[in-house]
Amino acid sequence: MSGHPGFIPVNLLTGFLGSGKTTLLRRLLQDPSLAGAAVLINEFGEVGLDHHLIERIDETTVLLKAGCVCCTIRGELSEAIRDLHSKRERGLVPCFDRLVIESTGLADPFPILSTVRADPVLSSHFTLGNVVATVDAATAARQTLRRPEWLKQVASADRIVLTKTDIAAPDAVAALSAELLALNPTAEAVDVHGSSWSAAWLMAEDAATGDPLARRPAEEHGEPHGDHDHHPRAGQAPDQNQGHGHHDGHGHGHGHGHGHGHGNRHDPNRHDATIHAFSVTLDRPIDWTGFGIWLTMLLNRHGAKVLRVKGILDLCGEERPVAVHGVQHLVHPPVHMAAWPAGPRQSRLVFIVDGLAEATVRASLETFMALADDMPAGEAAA
Ligand SMILES: Nc1nc2c(ncn2[C@@H]2O[C@H](COP(=O)(O)OP(=O)(O)OP(=O)(O)O)[C@@H](O)[C@H]2O)c(=O)[nH]1
Repeated sequence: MSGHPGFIPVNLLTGFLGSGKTTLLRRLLQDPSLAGAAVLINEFGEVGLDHHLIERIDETTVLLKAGCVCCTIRGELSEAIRDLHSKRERGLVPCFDRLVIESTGLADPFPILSTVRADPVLSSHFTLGNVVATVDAATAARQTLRRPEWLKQVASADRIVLTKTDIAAPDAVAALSAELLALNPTAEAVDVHGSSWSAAWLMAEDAATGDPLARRPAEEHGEPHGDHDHHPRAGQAPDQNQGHGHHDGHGHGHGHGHGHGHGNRHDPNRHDATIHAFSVTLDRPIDWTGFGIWLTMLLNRHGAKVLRVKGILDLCGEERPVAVHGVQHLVHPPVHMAAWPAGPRQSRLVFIVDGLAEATVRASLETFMALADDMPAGEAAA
């Protein structure tokens, strides 16, 4: 393992909603180079699903409570990392040698990085490792769907992983690659479906790309400067560390449309005035064909407003749960999961919407469910 001796490297896995962070993480965690990694997952929705979707549940996989780690729950981020570390010291969890944080797809990576850097306890034990950003080639190629959070995620990255190149047009992938290079010339971009990268290269072999905090766009430097008591980046001698630490202070100027601030502390899912998350649970098995058509119609009609849908479904005639994902206008093929997670066997769906009323989605789903109830199995879609 590379890294500054005595410090545990922290890798931030960032990337916009639905860009393939959890899919990549699941694959990375199967690699021997990351066998000793602890994982901290933060989700925007009130019901976390990613920790089920990576299908690796143990005491070093921690789900942060609902809310976005870059704004409403930064204190919880420090607390969760401190807690993991304290358990590690006391032998209550395996002696992990790396921490991977998967942030929400809406998170600004810079406050997360500065939290790890500036928190006095964390900075005595942890050091920043590579920041890895997933970029969805099928969606990001559509300029109109870009959001400011996306830009910051790309800017913060040491390594960029282009996902969904298998379903994106090759010329769009080439154009996107060129654009990413222009946006962040120090990061190396790889195709997730290519063979030019490895898990170790992505996370454990430190990129010589300098301090990710120094890549924060100039207008974002709204936080008070820290005490400049910089800690080294993994694999970097202390005197190489040129970046500016920032206190985990308030009044930071994100400038990316966050409506957050002190007044939003009680609304953990708030990120932007128009963006919110909600979840739906369904207690009886559902018909896939009908549900698939309902979801496709919802995304056709409101795709630009439905930033993300993900869920675990209890389908008629299926023993195992099925994971379903929608990303803006795209519905991905459903995938069988290995087993039901702990808790009641029921379908759980999380929606992250922008400017779309929760009541609209709920009413539409209820109508579909009522129709499905009136029809023999398999005909709900007719
Ligand atoms: N075809 C294709 N689908 C992919 C690829 N990577 C991810 N997906 C699919 O994209 C959907 C979303 O993937 P996730 O890994 O859940 O994305 P995420 O970034 O973790 O999503 P959030 O946590 O909501 O931000 C799933 O249906 C994945 O199977 C890829 O390279 N190719």
